[in-house]
Amino acid sequence: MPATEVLASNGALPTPLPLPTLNGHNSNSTSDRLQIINDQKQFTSSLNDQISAWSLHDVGFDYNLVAVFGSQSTGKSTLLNRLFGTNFDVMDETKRQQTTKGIWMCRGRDMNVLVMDVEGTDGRERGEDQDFERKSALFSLASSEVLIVNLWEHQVGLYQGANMGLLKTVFEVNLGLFGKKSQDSASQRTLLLFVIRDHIGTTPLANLQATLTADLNRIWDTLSKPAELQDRKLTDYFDLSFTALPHKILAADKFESDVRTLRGRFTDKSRDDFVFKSAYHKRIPADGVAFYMEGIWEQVQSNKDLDLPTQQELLAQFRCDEISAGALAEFNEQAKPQKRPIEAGNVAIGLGEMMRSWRSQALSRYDRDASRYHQGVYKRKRADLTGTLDSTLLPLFVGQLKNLHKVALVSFKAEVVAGLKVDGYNFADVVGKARAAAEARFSDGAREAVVTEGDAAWQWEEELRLLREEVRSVADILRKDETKKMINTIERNFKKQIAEPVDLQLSKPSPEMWDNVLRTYKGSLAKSEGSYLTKARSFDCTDEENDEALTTLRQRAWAALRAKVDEQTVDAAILTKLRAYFEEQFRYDEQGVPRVWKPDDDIDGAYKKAKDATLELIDLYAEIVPNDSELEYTPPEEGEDSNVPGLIVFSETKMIELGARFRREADAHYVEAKRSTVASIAQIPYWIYGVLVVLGWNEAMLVLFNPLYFTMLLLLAAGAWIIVQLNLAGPLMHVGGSIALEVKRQAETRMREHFSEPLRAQVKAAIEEEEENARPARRRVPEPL
Ligand SMILES: Nc1nc2c(ncn2[C@@H]2O[C@H](COP(=O)(O)OP(=O)(O)OP(=O)(O)O)[C@@H](O)[C@H]2O)c(=O)[nH]1
Repeated sequence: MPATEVLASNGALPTPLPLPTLNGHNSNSTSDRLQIINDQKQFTSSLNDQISAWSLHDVGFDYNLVAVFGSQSTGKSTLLNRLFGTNFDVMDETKRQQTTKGIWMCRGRDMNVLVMDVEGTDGRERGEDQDFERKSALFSLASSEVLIVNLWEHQVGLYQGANMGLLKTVFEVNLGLFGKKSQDSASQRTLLLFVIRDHIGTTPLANLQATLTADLNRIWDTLSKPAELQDRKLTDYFDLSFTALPHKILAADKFESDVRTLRGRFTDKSRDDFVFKSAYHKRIPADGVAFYMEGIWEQVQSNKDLDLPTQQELLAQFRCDEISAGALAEFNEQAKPQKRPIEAGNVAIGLGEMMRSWRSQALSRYDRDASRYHQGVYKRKRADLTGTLDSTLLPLFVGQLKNLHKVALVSFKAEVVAGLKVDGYNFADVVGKARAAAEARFSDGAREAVVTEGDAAWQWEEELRLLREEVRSVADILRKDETKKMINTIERNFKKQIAEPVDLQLSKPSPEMWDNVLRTYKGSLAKSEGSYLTKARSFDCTDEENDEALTTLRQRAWAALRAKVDEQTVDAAILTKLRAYFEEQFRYDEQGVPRVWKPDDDIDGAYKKAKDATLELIDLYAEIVPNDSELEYTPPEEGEDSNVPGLIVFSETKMIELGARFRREADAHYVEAKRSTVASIAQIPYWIYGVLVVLGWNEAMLVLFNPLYFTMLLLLAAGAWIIVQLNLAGPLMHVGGSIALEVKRQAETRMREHFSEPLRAQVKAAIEEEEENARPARRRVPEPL
């Protein structure tokens, strides 16, 4: 009879079940059935998908597994369909042939129960078939929580008929396998629910129960048990429960009502006799059931020990790996986009929070699905997963640290540079603040990015140490620049301070000239050093740096003084000074009045004196030597990059050259002086005019007493009178004056030439003699001027 018909006719369930399709699948996925082991003893590959289709994949432990065991055609499928609303094939009464082949599975209707309909045993000794019987029975017993043992009433008490031989084998293998691994038999308890069919009632259930229990115990006693399990009882592993159902056809109503009552034991958790007690649960999460059962079947098939704990571990390994891989894939998807920017040197904002979130998501996803599996495996795999997650995150963390380091250093530099632009800044303050900000920025970022905790917490202190070192070296460079700048400023001020006093001293040569110059120099230098040290304190400079800076400062100060001195003593300048000094000595008298040389003046003496005094100036200028030995100064040693001149201003050669040049100029003055005396000598003496009157007396008388000359004289007088009358006297006088002057000049020139010839020879001789004697007398302090 078809399943639908059976159900419809018996009305065991309120609504008719859908008709199964030919290939065993149905449009309503929850009522689909699946042959999990076929005639060829192959385990299906679709069980996992089917469990998903039954919407049981994610229910975790919230499901139960029940199987049926019994002879062929004892109404097993009929019973299962009644109890669970399944649609297993039921034998067509008219044909009376075996219907269930292999093992089928169905989801219980409106309940999270996986129901297995197992091919019936035929109770006969048959080589091949017995193998499948044993295997399928072992498989059912090992995998299900509740095994329904279905038998006719009349089979009770029969050894073969009640499959007692088969049960014995199954128990034996079970004991050997469970007992070996699991001392805690409670975790592997199974309920054997005996359903006695076609119970007429003449033999009460209690008697049947006693017979069956006695039979089972007898079987148990005769089992060949492992040595260490000799004293184990049947009840240590199995709970036994018994129920009877009346004849399905002869007492149809009673049958249906009793089946409904029995169904209550599978559905009503509140009942004491609820069959799916948690003690029977195999603790395999629903999403692992397919794999687990396949493993059991493989072991049954290959006749390996039915090592359930190992099976559970294997399953756990497989599933935990799978779950872990899923979690890891999702995690990698999340982490991937951050990788490139970090590698490119960017600081990822909130990286730590992101990483912690990806990590905890992955772990909670793993925990959610994997924690139901074997705890040892679950924990081991969790540690592996955590390791993998952390090793993926660590490079991001390390990259983040590097980037934070870089950013902190850049911001440090920028902050210091900005701080140094503010007027009146204090270098140490600016650097200190920027350093603190950079370190805080780094530390905050690094702390945020740490994902792990406790002893395994990622370390960033080493990177902070590196950052500190770099900040220090940058600060050192900046400080050196700053020191240089400061020294430059001090040098400028120093130059300004010494410029005027030194110019003044050098332009008025005196024996104390260098004393004054050095006094000014030393005073200004001391001031400059003082101002450096004051500022350097705010720079946190080391003593070594201070020494170095002061050395530089001294070198520069000296160089500045020397530059000033050199400027004042270049050829043109020094010659001007010498000339001025000489002129002052030679051309002006003690009152500063210009001298007019008279022939009897001692020009030679004055010339020599002035010249010698001036030449002594060359000695004075030639070396920076103070009179007061306390003011003596040793110029700083030459620096690597500077060429510090010493105290010598003029070399010997230079002095000779200057002396020679000066002498030439002085000689010109001498000649000039001599000439001016000749000019006064060349004046026409007044007595000459008297001589002329005396010598010209006769010629004048001749004019007066000659009528012709007299007439001409009168004419001249008349002409003169007319000129006076006409006011022409002025212009005529002017013209006449000019002519007279020209005549006078001509006459004078002639006369001067006449008188000066012997004097010129005398001057020339004097110059030659002078040059002959010219030798510079070195290092002589000139006479006080
Ligand atoms: N006498 C009697 N017949 C029943 C009972 N339940 C079912 N049947 C009939 O027994 C026959 C076999 O029923 P199935 O449910 O197919 O039996 P089965 O044990 O599943 O058969 P296989 O799967 O072939 O081993 C059918 O014709 C049913 O109508 C019952 O309680 N008493």
